[in-house]
Amino acid sequence: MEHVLEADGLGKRYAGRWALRDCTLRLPAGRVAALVGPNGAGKSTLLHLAVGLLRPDAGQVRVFGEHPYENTTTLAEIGFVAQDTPVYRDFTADELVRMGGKVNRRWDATLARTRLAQLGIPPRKPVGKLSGGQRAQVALALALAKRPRLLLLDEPVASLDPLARREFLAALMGNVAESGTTVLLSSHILADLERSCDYLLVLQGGRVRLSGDVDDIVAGHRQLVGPRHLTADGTVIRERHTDRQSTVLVRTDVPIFDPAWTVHELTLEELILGYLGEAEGATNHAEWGVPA
Ligand SMILES: Nc1ncnc2c1ncn2[C@@H]1O[C@H](COP(=O)(O)OP(=O)(O)OP(=O)(O)O)[C@@H](O)[C@H]1O
Repeated sequence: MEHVLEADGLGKRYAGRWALRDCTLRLPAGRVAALVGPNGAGKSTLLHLAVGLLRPDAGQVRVFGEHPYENTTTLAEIGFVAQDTPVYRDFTADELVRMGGKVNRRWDATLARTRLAQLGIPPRKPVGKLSGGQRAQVALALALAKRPRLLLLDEPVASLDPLARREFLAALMGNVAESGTTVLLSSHILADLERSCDYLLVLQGGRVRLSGDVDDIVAGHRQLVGPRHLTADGTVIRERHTDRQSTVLVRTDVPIFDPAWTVHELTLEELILGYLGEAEGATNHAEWGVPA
């Protein structure tokens, strides 16, 4: 299987603190992968390492088999939309489309223009004067026009209204199905991901918590509800107890036969929340000078 993005023991530190740590993962070609995790989990850091804007402090990352840091050959194959969609604010969308043609080999100006026209984006208004959502749409259109083999999107839908979000993801899926581009997309909007992504990477506290094919992950987890203190088969991810009852999220490859458990399938959203709810968030009472 061809892997577009590979990381082995990848780590990045800021001012002595690990933002990403021991990160080992493989992203297969042609997948639309969701990158999920709480605020500060290391998602943007991973994306910046993959696009070559940051140099690893530990381990390595490879994109199309190459080290991406300051590597213009790799960069030519990657479309990247950063979290704050920093398109040049004084230029109009039309100027940005024309500029893109001068610096990109496979530039598809027609694709960008058609998409921006469909969305009613004004061609001759400086993009700094567009709404945040419109700017995000311009940034995506420019990233797609590059015809990248890997598209990295850092919270692309955060500033979009619900309809625009659905349209954005549908357009992305359509484009990807046609072009075979591999996508890694970070988002906090979990309900969207189930519809649009077939691969999942969950980061927590700078480490990979879960990764793999969405269907396999969903099929490999169950929520069990039963009498308190009953032992569940499989790896327990999260458990909650009342006086009489236990609710347990388990990872298991085998069916649960014990009739004492009521077995529920989980949506991807429930499953991710189960993982992320399992660990307490990092606290820093000492730094704030307040008691824990
Ligand atoms: N330039 C920087 N200098 C110092 N620390 C940083 C810098 N960028 C990120 N960090 C820290 O690294 C950690 C990971 O940040 P990162 O932006 O990668 O997380 P994230 O998962 O993208 O978060 P969010 O969902 O809030 O965008 C955080 O603790 C953050 O404070």
